[in-house]
Amino acid sequence: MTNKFISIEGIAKRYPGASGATTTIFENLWLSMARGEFACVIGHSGCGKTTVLNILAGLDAPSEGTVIVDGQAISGTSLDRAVIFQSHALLPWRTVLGNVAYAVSSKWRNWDRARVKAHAQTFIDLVGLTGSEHKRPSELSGGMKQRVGIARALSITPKIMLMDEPFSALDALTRGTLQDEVRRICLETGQTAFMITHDVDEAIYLADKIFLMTNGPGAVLAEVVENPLPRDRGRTDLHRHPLYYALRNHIIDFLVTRSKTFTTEMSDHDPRNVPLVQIGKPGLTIAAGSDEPRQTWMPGTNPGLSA
Ligand SMILES: Nc1ncnc2c1ncn2[C@@H]1O[C@H](COP(=O)(O)OP(=O)(O)OP(=O)(O)O)[C@@H](O)[C@H]1O
Repeated sequence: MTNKFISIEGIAKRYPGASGATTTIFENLWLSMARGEFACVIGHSGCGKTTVLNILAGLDAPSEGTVIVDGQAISGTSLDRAVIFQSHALLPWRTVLGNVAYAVSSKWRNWDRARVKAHAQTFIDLVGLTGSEHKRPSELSGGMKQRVGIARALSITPKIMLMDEPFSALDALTRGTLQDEVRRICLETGQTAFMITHDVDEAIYLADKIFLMTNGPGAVLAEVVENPLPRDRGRTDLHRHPLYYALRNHIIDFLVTRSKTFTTEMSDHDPRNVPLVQIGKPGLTIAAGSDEPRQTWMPGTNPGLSA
């Protein structure tokens, strides 16, 4: 039996470069997620995070490889996979209600207006925009616009939420509030979420798993870091967890140093058996081609860090 809900299988992305050369952004990338899991992807600018997300969304096609979702190879976009962008992407001529209702009626084409409206209203309430239904995007703050984007994505009850730095343009207070909401909603609804972020603390707060990518071009998925913090973690006491600093240091160390040197130092890196780092436990690799992690040595890292 497989518990892989999302399975990225050997994808590559290449672009034609100058004078007939080809630029390989990444190749032979394998990655999987279980249903209901929340994963964050971290890596430096240009390593291909958005490209991976766009391929998962069906907005872009890989040069090689396949993406399997719920047992089926994807082809093109689907209302089962909703995307939340950094830049809201709202319809400016529609109200809050109109933007959300448009998505709802795209999914359930035979619903009457009252049913569409009631369904849209549920999600507007969920993201705390009750009372702003009739405002247009130009009348909303950045945080409110982002809430509309979240309500719109959730309203179509997608199987997967794909988020590309959804909070990076927001002030710290709004970002915190929306992180809390997204986390609560994902836990309550059992959403599977794939989020790109540059914010290590955001990843630690939200993710069950953190995918670490090396620098591009020729980026690789270097490690899958399991979050040792309990699922019912609270924002204010994250740092009190005995493994918090070990986890944070591991990610920062990767970003500052190992993301640049990983591919040369790790000549035996197997993209189908990417190391699974369990902070506080011995090293494992997770085989992208199977479901069972394998015990192995973790060169160059300190996954066995204890409290
Ligand atoms: N249409 C294109 N033609 C050529 N190169 C492209 C094209 N689209 C993206 N790239 C290149 O692919 C690489 C990966 O881009 P991508 O946006 O996926 O990176 P990213 O990791 O999400 O970066 P950031 O964190 O800055 O958003 C970049 O070097 C980018 O220049």
